Amino acid sequence: MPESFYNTSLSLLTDLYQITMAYGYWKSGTAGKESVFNLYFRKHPFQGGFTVACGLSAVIDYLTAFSFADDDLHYLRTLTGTDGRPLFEPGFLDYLKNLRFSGDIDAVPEGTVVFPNEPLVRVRGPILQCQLLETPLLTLVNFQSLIATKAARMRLAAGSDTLLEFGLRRAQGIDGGLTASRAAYIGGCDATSNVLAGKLYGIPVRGTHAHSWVMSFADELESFRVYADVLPNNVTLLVDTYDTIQGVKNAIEAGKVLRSKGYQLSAIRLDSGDLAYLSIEARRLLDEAGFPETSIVGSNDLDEYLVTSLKHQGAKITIWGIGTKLVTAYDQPALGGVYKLAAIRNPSGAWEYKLKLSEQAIKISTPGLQQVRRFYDEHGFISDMIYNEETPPAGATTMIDPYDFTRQRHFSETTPYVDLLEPIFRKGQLVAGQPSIHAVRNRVQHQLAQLHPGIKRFTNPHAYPVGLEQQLHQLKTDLILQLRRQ
Ligand SMILES: Nc1ncnc2c1ncn2[C@@H]1O[C@H](COP(=O)(O)OP(=O)(O)OP(=O)(O)O)[C@@H](O)[C@H]1O
Ligand SMILES: O=P(O)(O)OC[C@H]1O[C@H](OP(=O)(O)OP(=O)(O)O)[C@H](O)[C@@H]1O
Ligand SMILES: O=C(O)c1cccnc1
Repeated sequence: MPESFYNTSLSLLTDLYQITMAYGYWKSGTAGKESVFNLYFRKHPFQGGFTVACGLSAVIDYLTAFSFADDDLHYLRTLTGTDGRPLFEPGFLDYLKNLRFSGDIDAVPEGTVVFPNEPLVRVRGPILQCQLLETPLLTLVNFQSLIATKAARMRLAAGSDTLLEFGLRRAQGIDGGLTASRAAYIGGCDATSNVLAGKLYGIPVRGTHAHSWVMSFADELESFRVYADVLPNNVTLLVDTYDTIQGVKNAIEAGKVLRSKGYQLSAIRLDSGDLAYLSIEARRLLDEAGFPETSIVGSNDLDEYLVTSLKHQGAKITIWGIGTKLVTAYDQPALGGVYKLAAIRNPSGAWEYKLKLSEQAIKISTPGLQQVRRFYDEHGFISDMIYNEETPPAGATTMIDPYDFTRQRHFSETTPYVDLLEPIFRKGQLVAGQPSIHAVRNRVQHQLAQLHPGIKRFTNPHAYPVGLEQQLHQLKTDLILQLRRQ
C-alpha cells in the first residue's frame, strides 16, 4: 500500500532563498562543508503540555526521491535576477542535476511525545544539501505534528469512545486534507470519512449520510427506510433534519423494519441543537423501544473542549464526528517549528559550534550535535535532557534548565533512559525500517500513558522538564558570552 504522495521529485518544494543560498555555497566553494541542523519547535500548540511528532514518513519519502528533474532545472534556468539576467550559472544547474541526498538523518520516531527545544529531526551533511532541506522538512513535520497533537487531545477528551475525522471539506486543500487525515488517525482518531486517505494510508473509512438524503424524499421516515434497505449493514441515520425527537422515533421505526430482515440499526446521528439534552432523550427513546445497542453519533463544530463539556453534562454520545476544528487546528493553525544551524566542521576537522542570538532567551538556538535522553521510571517519563553527542554524559549526570540555571536535576548512572533520535539515513541511504501507520498510532497512546495527567490537562498544564546536559549548557553559555562580547 503506498503510504505517501511524496515519492516523486519535489526538490523545488522549497523557498527560493534556499536555492540562492545553495548557489552561494556552490559558487564560493563551500557546498561540501559538513554541517548539522536541528528541527525543533519552541512552544506547544493549543497552550498544551505535549506535542506528538508526526511527518517523518513523508520526510523519508521526500529524501528518497530527492533529485532535480530535467523540467525542474529547465524552470530554474528561466529565473532571472533584478536586472533581468539569469539568476544561476549553467554549471550550478549541472551540479544540481547530479545532486542526491548524501547525508545523515536522525529523527524521533513518529508518534513520540516531544517537548519544546528538542530536535525532532537532525540533519548532517554537506551544507548545501542541509540548507535546501529546511523548508520541505518544516512543511512536512510542522503540519502533521500539529494535527496529530490536536487529534491526541480529542482522544484524551473522548476517552474510549469512537472518534471519526470528518474534516476534508474544510481542510486546507488536497494535501492539507490528506495529511490531516493521516495525522488525525495517528493522533488517535479511529477512522476518517476521507476515502482517498483510506486508500493511500490504509486508514479505516466510515461515514453516515447528509441532510440532503433526507431532504430528497417526501418525508423523513421514507428516507430512512430506503437508506436502511439499500445499505442494511451500514445504517447510521441522521435524525435532526426537521425535528430531532420525531427523527429519533422515525429511526426507531426504520430500525424495526431492519431488524425484521436480520440487520441492526447501528447508530443515529445528532448534528444540531443541544447535544447533551437531545442525546439523553434519544438514548431514552432508543432504550425504551428495545434498541440499547444502537449508538449515538454527535457532530457539529466539536472540539476537545466541547467533547469534555458534553461528557460532563452526561451526553449519551459514544461516537464523535469531528471535522473543521480538527483538520484546520482551528484555535492554532500552525506549529512554529524551526530549523537551525548548530555546527559546521572547520578545515582542521573540528566542529565549530553555531548559535543564533536573540534578545528573547527562548529564541536563542542551541549548538551541538544534539540528542535527547529521556529518563523514566516505573510511573512513566521523568525528564528529557538534550546533550551533544560529541560530549556524551558519562555516568551520573546533571541537567540544567536553560532559562534558569539554578534549576537543576541530577540523574544517577542507573536511572533508565532511552535516546530519542534514531538513525534514519546514513550517507544518503535509508537505514531505518518504517513502522505501519497502525503501529505509529499505537505508539502515541503508549507514549501518552507515560505522561503525568497534569501534563495532559487542557488548562494550565504542568510543564514537563526539559533541560540541557551540563557540558552542553556550558558550551551554549560560553558561545553566548563570546558572541555578545563581539
Ligand atoms: N449541551 C451543549 N453544551 C455546549 N455546547 C453545545 C451543546 N450542544 C451543542 N453544543 C455546541 O454548540 C454550538 C452551537 O452550534 P450551532 O449554533 O451551530 O447550533 P445549532 O443551531 O444547533 O446547529 P445548526 O446551525 O447546525 O443547525 C456547536 O458547536 C455545538 O456543538
Ligand atoms: O462540524 P464539523 O466538526 O466540521 O464536522 C463536519 C460537519 O460537516 C457536515 O455538515 P456541514 O458542516 O457541511 O453542514 P452543516 O453545518 O449545515 O451541518 C456534518 O454534518 C458535520 O456537521
Ligand atoms: O459521514 C458523515 O457523517 C460525514 C462526513 C463528512 C462530514 N460530515 C459528516
